[in-house]
Formats: sequence, structure tokens, C-alpha cells
Amino acid sequence: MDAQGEIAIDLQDVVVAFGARVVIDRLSLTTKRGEIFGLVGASGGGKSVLLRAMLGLLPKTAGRIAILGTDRDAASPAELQALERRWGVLYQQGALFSSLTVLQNVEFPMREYLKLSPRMMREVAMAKLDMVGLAPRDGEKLPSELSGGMTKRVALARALALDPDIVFLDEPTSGLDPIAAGEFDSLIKTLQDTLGLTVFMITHDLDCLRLVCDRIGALADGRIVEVGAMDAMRASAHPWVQAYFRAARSHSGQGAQTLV
Ligand SMILES: Nc1ncnc2c1ncn2[C@@H]1O[C@H](COP(=O)(O)OP(=O)(O)OP(=O)(O)O)[C@@H](O)[C@H]1O
Repeated sequence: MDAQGEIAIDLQDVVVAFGARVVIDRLSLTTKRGEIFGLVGASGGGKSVLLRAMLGLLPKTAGRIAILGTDRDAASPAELQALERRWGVLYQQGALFSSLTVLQNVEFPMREYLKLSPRMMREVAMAKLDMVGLAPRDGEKLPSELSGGMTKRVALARALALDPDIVFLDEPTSGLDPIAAGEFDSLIKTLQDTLGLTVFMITHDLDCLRLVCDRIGALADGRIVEVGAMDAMRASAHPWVQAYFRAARSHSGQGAQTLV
């Protein structure tokens, strides 16, 4: 595979502004295929804005955004649609359709993008539920009947519906208790190992950063101020990164859970 083929996300001097308010300020970042990349940053620092700009849900003001080798500005509408089929997204609140059953939620992207028979769609959706550790009987439930952890799993199953090359996760373990969060982390890691999935996730979860992410990027002042593995974060001279990961150090010293 050439160097370009090994790159998952390539951001060069990206600017996103709302009027005079610059939220993302000439940010550059490259992530690799097959890696789990975690993005951290202060609350209100622009993580979700960056994610939405990468997904094309928000216009950037300047710079270059290329995902899986497709430059958003240079791509035709057909190429952009093809790109969208190659990613899955888990939004912060899970964002399931409340009137649809679990199975119907997982089938939803297939209805939109694939021409499959109802039987085939059901079979694929069942396989995705199994992949995220849910039982066949959970498929008939409505979102209101699910626990927080199950909701995240269903949202992940839906993000996996089109067999994506990359998944974007916006705070996947927020609102989960430590056990459910740890189980979800294990699941992400297993999917990386078994499917070769590339993951870009926003997270505040220090265990997840430490145990699941291959590399971490720290967003401050609208830019990536540090990037690397946990050791690089701990050794960073940047004041915000130091303050954030000092908490991680004391946290791991208290015997944080390890993944099995
Ligand atoms: N559509 C918009 N119009 C104007 N300002 C916006 C818009 N969307 C986001 N912002 C502003 O951009 C800034 C960054 O918001 P963002 O949601 O990206 O933060 P975040 O890093 O994801 O925070 P959190 O960790 O709390 O979710 C905030 O000041 C927010 O008010």
C-alpha cells in the first residue's frame, strides 16, 4: 500500500469560524488506517465542530480535508456519496430513531444506500447486533426500552451497517458507568483487531485513551498542540495537556480497570 493509501484522515490548515469567532484555527492532523485515534480537548474547544466539518455537516472556512484519500473540495457529488458509504458515525447521544425498533434502526442506512431484499437486510442487521454483543431478541425492542450501554451498542451496530472502513465516535462512553464503559472499550478494540477498523473518536474517558487509543491528539486554541501515544501526552510541555494528563496519572495510580 502506498503512503497515501495508509492515511485515513488528512487535515491541512483547516479553519472553521462562525462569523468573527474562529473555533478551529489552521489545524493540521494526519491519522493512519487501522489505528484508533482519540481526540481530547477542553469542553467547548471545538472537537465536535471539527468532527462535523470532517463529515461535511459544517462548512470549513479554509484548508484541506481529505478522508480515505478523497479531498472534499476536489470530489464530485458522486465521489462524496461514495465516501459517505465508507464511514459510520456514532453521535454523542446515540441518536436512535425512537419510533423504530432496534433492528429497523440498524437497517436504516442499508435502506438508504443498498438495494437488499428485506430478508437479506434483516440477516445483515442481526449479524451486526451479534457483532456488538446484543442478542437476537433485543432486535425487537424500542430505544426507550434500552439501557445506556445497549443504546451505544445499537448505535455502533448502525454505524457498522454498511461495513465501513472508518468509524467516527463522538464520546462513545459518556453517560456509561465504568463497567459498561470498559466493556464498550473492549468492543471497539476487538472490532479493530477483527475487522481492521479505523476509528476516530472524541473522548474524555481517560481509561479509554490509555487502554484503547493507539494515538491521541490534544486540541487547544483551535489546533492540535500534541499528538502521540499516552507517553507523549504525559511528557508534553503544553500547559493544557500537562494539566489534563496529570489527572490521568493520578487516575491510573488508583488502579484503573484493565481490559480483558
Ligand atoms: N453552529 C454554530 N454556530 C456558532 N457557534 C457554534 C456552532 N457550533 C458550535 N459553536 C461554538 O463552537 C465552540 C466549540 O463547540 P464544540 O461543540 O465543538 O465543543 P466541544 O469541544 O465538542 O465541547 P464538549 O466537549 O463540551 O462537547 C463553542 O464555543 C460553540 O458554542
